[in-house]
Amino acid sequence: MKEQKIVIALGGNAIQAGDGSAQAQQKAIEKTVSQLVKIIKLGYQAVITHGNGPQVGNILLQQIKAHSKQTPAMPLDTCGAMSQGMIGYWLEKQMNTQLRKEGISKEVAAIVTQVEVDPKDPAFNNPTKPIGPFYSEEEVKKIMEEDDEIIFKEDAGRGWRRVVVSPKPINILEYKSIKTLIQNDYIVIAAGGGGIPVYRHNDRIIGVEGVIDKDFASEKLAELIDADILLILTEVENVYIHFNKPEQKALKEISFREAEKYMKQGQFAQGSMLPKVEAAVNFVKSKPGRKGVITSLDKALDAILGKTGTVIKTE
Ligand SMILES: Nc1ncnc2c1ncn2[C@@H]1O[C@H](COP(=O)(O)OP(=O)(O)O)[C@@H](O)[C@H]1O
Ligand SMILES: NC(=O)OP(=O)(O)O
Repeated sequence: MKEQKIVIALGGNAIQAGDGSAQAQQKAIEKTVSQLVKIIKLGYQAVITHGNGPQVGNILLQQIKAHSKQTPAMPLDTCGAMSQGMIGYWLEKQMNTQLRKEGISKEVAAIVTQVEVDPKDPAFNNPTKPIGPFYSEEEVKKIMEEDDEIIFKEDAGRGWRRVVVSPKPINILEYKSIKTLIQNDYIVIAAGGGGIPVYRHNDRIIGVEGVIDKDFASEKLAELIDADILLILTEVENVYIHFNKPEQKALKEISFREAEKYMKQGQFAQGSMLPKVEAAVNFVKSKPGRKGVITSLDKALDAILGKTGTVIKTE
């Protein structure tokens, strides 16, 4: 039987941990990779994508703080590329170690990925994507007094974070290279941090100072490489309706139409669960037989085996 292709999108808790040091994040990645290897052992061809919100925000801050004539600050698109390189390196290192331990001889490659956006996307007028650390309201006021171009928003009761524009992905420039690597049995790490946003102007490709939502970019990539499954790993085992209310109910196996009905009812929070469900629905709608699965990192294998998680299907 032909190997099934799976795009696995890693959420914040798969990488960001503890004090955010390289050591703490790599420890989290070690655990994450042990879950990924279990799926690869089942015989899936895996493409790994990941978020970068905390990391790209921190890299940007480091640029601003260290800015001088000798050490000029890099813009956000370049910070996005740095975050892809950093997380891609950590994932490659762990993958290589753990695959060898399991006697799997597959090669791993992380691809610096540019994702095309529409320069007329209305998202350019409204920054929504939270990046970097959390601040108190007082800290935010102080920062804004010094630089009124930086925008902050309150993030789901957890504190204030800088927000940047987040246009929708329309194409992935490296998807043919990614396909070629998959055909040659590579495990590919791509579209990290939603990919580096770029747009075309005449014959040029121009970087955009924004951060694409990794769930939408993962969906676009899954479509372009003709994947069978889009697996979105986050903190919760299931998607719920009436989330955090006494009548909360876990969604198990549902059709994309049912998911769309709940989306319309406003059951999923914007900026957290809604993009995941939307990405899964769009993937399932793009071709009959495709499956979108949303679950927690530690339940990834069980969800693939049909034992848990929220599975969105055609019917
Ligand atoms: N209806 C819902 N069902 C499940 N989780 C929800 C729902 N609405 C909001 N959430 C929240 O969304 C979070 C996942 O989003 P987020 O933390 O942004 O994802 P990521 O893992 O990509 O960083 C969950 O941990 C949960 O707290
Ligand atoms: N780029 C992106 O969506 O990152 P997070 O998942 O970390 O927010």
